[in-house]
Amino acid sequence: MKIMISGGGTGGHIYPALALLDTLKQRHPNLEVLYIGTENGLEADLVPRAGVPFKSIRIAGLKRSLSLDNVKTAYWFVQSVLMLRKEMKTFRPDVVIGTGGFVSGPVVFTAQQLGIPTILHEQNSIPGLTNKFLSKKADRVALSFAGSESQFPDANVRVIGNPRGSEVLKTTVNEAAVRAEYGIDERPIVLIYGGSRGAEAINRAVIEAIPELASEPVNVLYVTGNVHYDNVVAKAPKADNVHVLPYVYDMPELLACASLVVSRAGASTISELTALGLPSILIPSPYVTADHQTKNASALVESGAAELIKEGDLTGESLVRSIRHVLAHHDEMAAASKRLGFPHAAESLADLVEEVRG
Ligand SMILES: CC(=O)N[C@H]1[C@@H](OP(=O)(O)OP(=O)(O)OC[C@H]2O[C@@H](n3ccc(=O)[nH]c3=O)[C@H](O)[C@@H]2O)O[C@H](CO)[C@@H](O)[C@@H]1O
Repeated sequence: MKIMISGGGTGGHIYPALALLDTLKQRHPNLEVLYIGTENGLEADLVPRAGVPFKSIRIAGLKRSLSLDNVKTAYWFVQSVLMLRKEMKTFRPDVVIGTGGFVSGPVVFTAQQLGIPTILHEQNSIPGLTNKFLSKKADRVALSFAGSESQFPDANVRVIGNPRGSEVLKTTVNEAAVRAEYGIDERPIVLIYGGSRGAEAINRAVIEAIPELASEPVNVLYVTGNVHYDNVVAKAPKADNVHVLPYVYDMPELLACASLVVSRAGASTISELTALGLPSILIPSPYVTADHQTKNASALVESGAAELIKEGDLTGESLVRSIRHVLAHHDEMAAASKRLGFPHAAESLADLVEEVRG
């Protein structure tokens, strides 16, 4: 089987694609894959690192307001389609899959023009522009959350969850080895990160909270995001139980050992938390389209799996208070989280690939 797949910009669009590829590879040991991304998205790092063949195109997102940049984007779109037509005629994929982010736009569009079966995976509870645009001609639209079905053509929509959730569930972890690797003792692990690219507001609050966290009975693994790391290290007070990291390539390993996660409410993160049954403190990014992270977080908050702190209310003090509160209610929150998971999402998405391949 031959698969062309595209999704990028941030980890939330890339990891679900990589998780699907893993499952397909188990089913089809001779699977051939070509991943299309951009040079400056996180995919240019993560995809080759995962051993998946990668080619880049030049494309940007459309601005929602009138802007000359949109003329440039339209030009790149046309150039990308021309290049992708050639690529697809040579590679001859059986199915083309888009996991979101603007880069997947020209890839899935070109496949639809050439009559190649296409599948979209939507991670968020409020669909992205690219997926809405592509859905009319897609053979299947796979959703991570129930609730946005009405925004897509009926017959082809399936609610299956997010493959990244099933992937973290499959990870086998030697917790003692992980603790030794990070130099941490047997106390519970609080894992803090601001999505795949880090978040300044979370970094500010954690730096403020460190003097208090230093005397809490926990280990804090705090991931700043690559671009923020040097700045955070320069400003953060030192504490023996707080370990500062720029980016974690093996997040499933850390998630499996954590007792509590503090993070943005990106869709792939939500799928990981609920697959593993982890309690969380979620600080939705207010800078995303249609405030979709607040909507992503809502089922967890309403069912008692997560506490929500609005970015405007986030301080070192509110963060420490919330960490204490969640750890005190850990077990019931963990059970509530687990009830929301889609443990078989990767298998379900792989089934859709088999279905449309014919
Ligand atoms: C600012 C922005 O546009 N955010 C969007 C982006 O988020 P973003 O990529 O930040 O968020 P997600 O939570 O969906 O995914 C992050 C992924 O990166 C992993 N990870 C994170 C940090 C790290 O050091 N190592 C690591 O592996 C996490 O485990 C997770 O699998 O895509 C998501 C999925 O469409 C959306 O819901 C978010 O709103």
